[in-house]
Amino acid sequence: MLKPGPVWAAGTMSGTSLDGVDAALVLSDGERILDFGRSDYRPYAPAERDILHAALGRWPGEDGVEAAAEVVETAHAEILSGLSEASIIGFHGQTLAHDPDGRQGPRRTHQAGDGAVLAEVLGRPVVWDFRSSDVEMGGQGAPLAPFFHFACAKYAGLDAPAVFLNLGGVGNVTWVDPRQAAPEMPGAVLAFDTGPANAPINDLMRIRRKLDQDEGGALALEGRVDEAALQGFLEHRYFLRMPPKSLDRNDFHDMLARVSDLSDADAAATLTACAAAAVARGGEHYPIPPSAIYVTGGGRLNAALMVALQTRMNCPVQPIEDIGLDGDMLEAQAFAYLAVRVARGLPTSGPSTTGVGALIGGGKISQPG
Ligand SMILES: Nc1ncnc2c1ncn2[C@@H]1O[C@H](COP(=O)(O)OP(=O)(O)OP(=O)(O)O)[C@@H](O)[C@H]1O
Ligand SMILES: CC(=O)N[C@H]1[C@@H]2OC[C@@H](O2)[C@@H](O)[C@@H]1O[C@H](C)C(=O)O
Repeated sequence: MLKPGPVWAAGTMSGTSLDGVDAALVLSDGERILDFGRSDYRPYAPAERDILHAALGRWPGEDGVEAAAEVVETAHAEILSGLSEASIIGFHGQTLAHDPDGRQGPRRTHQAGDGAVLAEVLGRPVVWDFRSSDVEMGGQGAPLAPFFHFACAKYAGLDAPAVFLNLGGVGNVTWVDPRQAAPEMPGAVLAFDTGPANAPINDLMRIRRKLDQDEGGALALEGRVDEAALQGFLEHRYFLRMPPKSLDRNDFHDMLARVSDLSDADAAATLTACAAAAVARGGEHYPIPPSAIYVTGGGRLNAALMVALQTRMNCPVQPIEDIGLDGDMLEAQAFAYLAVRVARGLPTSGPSTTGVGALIGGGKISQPG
């Protein structure tokens, strides 16, 4: 059992960009954040990335999934053994497939990597498989960071509604009202995935330039947005859905086809505008206009994307560092915080975050043998 009061927890995230594993320490009692600790990053080697890429879209038991799980477990065992202060671990795993609406079969979500194996290797309790029970109970299984974002807003001393925007492979927002007492209170949070963010930009850069990303948004800044392609993108039925709603990395698989006739710079500018316009479309769902949008995830380092966002929003769009938080580690920190919540029997999602019918605590706890 976890000792009462605040404990140091380590959380990990291996995101949709498949670049590597983030791990970070958080001191929490499951409700408040008391402190943030060290963090670390362990990139996947090219051969590991290939194994993960090959398993994208696959479900447990299918070809390549076991090899992917081994890559994930090995990388996490390495990085987590260095964070020895943690008395509990929140292991997200690597999402390979996500179909909470049952579009390809049963409703389900798949994060590769076995937390029980990690608990054995590390000799510490591991909380994992955070998303499955939410999906089983009718929720989207994502996003799960919102309750953590609420705690962050309190930690940062915010006193008015604000938005946390994560720009990873996919974009997701949490609107929070820090004047509420707890994240599970009605009106405290509203969260949903906004649309594709960096994933299509990265795909374009890989195909056209053999590069991993549009560094700083430099290529997009040279190009012109193709308005017809942008409008076509905004006709996607995802934008008509009410939140909560979540996306699989492949849901917008036609993005590159939309820009296939454009120059590299115009294509980059257009995909960047699409990511920003998707965030702006999501703004229609905010219950109260936010005082600011705090941006986390790798997309905040893309100047073209930040400019495209600011031109579309009516409030300041700022990197999350402006309120003293770490935009590279926020998702890993979220799963540290959520691990403590799970261990304490507190809910991790609810109707306003994943659309699940009631507040629920997801996650399995594996103890070392
Ligand atoms: N300096 C930079 N310039 C431009 N883009 C960048 C820069 N640094 C990171 N990015 C973009 O951010 C991405 C990584 O973001 P992040 O680590 O937040 O994503 P993730 O956690 O893998 O994804 P998700 O949050 O969807 O799971 C990179 O793949 C790249 O597209
Ligand atoms: C199914 C899944 O892994 N979703 C991720 C992904 O990456 C960003 C976005 O899509 C978000 O829905 C989620 O991650 C964050 C950490 C979340 O659950 O809050």
